[in-house]
Amino acid sequence: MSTNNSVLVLKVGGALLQCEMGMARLMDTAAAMIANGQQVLMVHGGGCLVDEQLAANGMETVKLEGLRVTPPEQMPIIAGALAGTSNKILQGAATKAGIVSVGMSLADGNTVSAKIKDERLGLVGEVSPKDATYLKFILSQGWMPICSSIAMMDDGQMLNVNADQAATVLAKLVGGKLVLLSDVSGVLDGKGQLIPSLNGKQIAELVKQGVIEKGMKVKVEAALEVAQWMGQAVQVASWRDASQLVALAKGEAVGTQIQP
Ligand SMILES: Nc1ncnc2c1ncn2[C@@H]1O[C@H](COP(=O)(O)OP(=O)(O)O)[C@@H](O)[C@H]1O
Ligand SMILES: CC(=O)N[C@@H](CCC(=O)OP(=O)(O)O)C(=O)O
Repeated sequence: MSTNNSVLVLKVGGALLQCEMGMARLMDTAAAMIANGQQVLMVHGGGCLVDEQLAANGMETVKLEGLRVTPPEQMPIIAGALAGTSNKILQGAATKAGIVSVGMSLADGNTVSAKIKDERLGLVGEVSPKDATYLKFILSQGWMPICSSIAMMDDGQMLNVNADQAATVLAKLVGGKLVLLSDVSGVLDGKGQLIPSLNGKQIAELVKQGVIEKGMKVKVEAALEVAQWMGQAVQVASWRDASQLVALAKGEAVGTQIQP
């Protein structure tokens, strides 16, 4: 494993796309980091946009432990919402902030390999790192890749990948530092208070108690995997909190530190 802290992998959840001010603040932060020589790779979700698009097309949303069950007939709408609308909304915000970006998906540039994760989930993908050439080229230009979580199998079948898991694999591929930004300030305890630091044992206990569930369960488990792989903490924080973004830009710890 190689650790190259010059790449920051910033994953943003879908709720950001519905908050123009949040997007502007985040992109300004990213622009300042890039101007400072920091390479930034953005990975995004768009789960709420997918929910909306499915509903508008008379289709149901079914989730199993935080992952969307993806029947083949939903795939065109899901790919359109994630690789299309969500990706381009973010690219628009990046452009406005003066960032040169490259909109892409996990299917581009031989970046990952993908297979079906679990037959019960339909066309949900599990990805593993493959080739960093394409990403490294974009980053070396001072450009920011904006990557959606749509992947493709060798036979051309599109797959829907959870965006936290997509970010995990890209962080491993580039040996980067991972920050997962959501609409909550970090992992919260049963009373809604921010937990500053968590290790694997504490995570397992909170999951067992039902305090960490759904999308947050997927997120902390993805974070833990990268923390253990890198031997350094992964941050779960909020794009909503301007002070967290300022701290992030300074390289300070924000939100919840998921410890190896
Ligand atoms: N212990 C917890 N702390 C914080 N959020 C939690 C917790 N357990 C479940 N959640 C839920 O997880 C959500 C974040 O996961 P998710 O919706 O997948 O975010 P994103 O779309 O940003 O990836 C929170 O908005 C909250 O509803
Ligand atoms: C398999 C699976 O669950 N895919 C996710 C991909 C988007 C995502 O993860 O979006 P957020 O980061 O906004 O949650 C989905 O379809 O919602």
